[in-house]
Amino acid sequence: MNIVEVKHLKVWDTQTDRTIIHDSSFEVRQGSCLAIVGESGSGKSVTCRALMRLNKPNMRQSGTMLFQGEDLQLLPEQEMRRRRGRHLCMIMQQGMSAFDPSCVLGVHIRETLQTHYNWNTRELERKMHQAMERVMLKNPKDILNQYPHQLSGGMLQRMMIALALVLEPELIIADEPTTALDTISQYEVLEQLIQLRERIGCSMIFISHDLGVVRKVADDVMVMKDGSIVEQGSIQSVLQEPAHAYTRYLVSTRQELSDHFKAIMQEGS
Ligand SMILES: Nc1ncnc2c1ncn2[C@@H]1O[C@H](COP(=O)(O)OP(=O)(O)OP(=O)(O)O)[C@@H](O)[C@H]1O
Repeated sequence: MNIVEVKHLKVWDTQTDRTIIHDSSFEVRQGSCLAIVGESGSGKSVTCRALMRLNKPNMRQSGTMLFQGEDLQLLPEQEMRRRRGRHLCMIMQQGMSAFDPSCVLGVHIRETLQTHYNWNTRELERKMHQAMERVMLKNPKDILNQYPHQLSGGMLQRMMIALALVLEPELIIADEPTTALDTISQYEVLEQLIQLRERIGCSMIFISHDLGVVRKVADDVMVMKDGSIVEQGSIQSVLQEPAHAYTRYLVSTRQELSDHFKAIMQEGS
């Protein structure tokens, strides 16, 4: 069964009349992780934001976007707002853009949770503290009293993951969740995301440039180039026998990096 079925998605910029996503169709199987890879500007984020209906007002979109059998494209905005967060949750590329800069994190999080659940303040705080401790954010009380700019990129990423743990959405979209982080934090955030998926059993769309990361987290992959999907299928089939020249290029660059790394390790030993 598919949790997401996108058919003939087209996204265009009404200011320039430029088509950004030409005609995309893809699925996410229930409980699985679909990775979207492709060079910068190929349309990965615009595709995901289209699914959340969060592209900027100058962008328009058409096509069918079934989520649990319901066409999100047809929902009134108020209904869509109820689905965001509670059912579909996006972990943004930049943690700073996910939180309201004008208030401390605790206020933003309380408002978000109260939109979806009837928990009282004590219950809500208990759940949030528990989730923050799970993602290794110590002293939750202090952190919730801080403004977003007072926390590092890694901490904000963890805050988004903690919020997702409490919201328990059926689908998480993680847009390059590790690019803004150093290598150690990248590894930790990745582990947290894998655990999050195991804990709440959600489906996932994972955007990444890094084929090594994709191999670790995803079941299926789709490759984008210039606003079109050039190839899609299971991780094994696409990465082992890439059919499209662009995918072969991505796989070979990854292989060169890995060979280079192995050579350095051997020199050092
Ligand atoms: N608000 C917008 N208005 C007009 N064009 C936009 C807007 N947002 C994105 N685009 C354009 O859409 C195209 C696809 O952008 P998108 O951010 O989806 O790429 P991406 O594959 O996610 O790249 P990256 O890996 O760098 O995040 C780009 O050419 C970008 O300039």
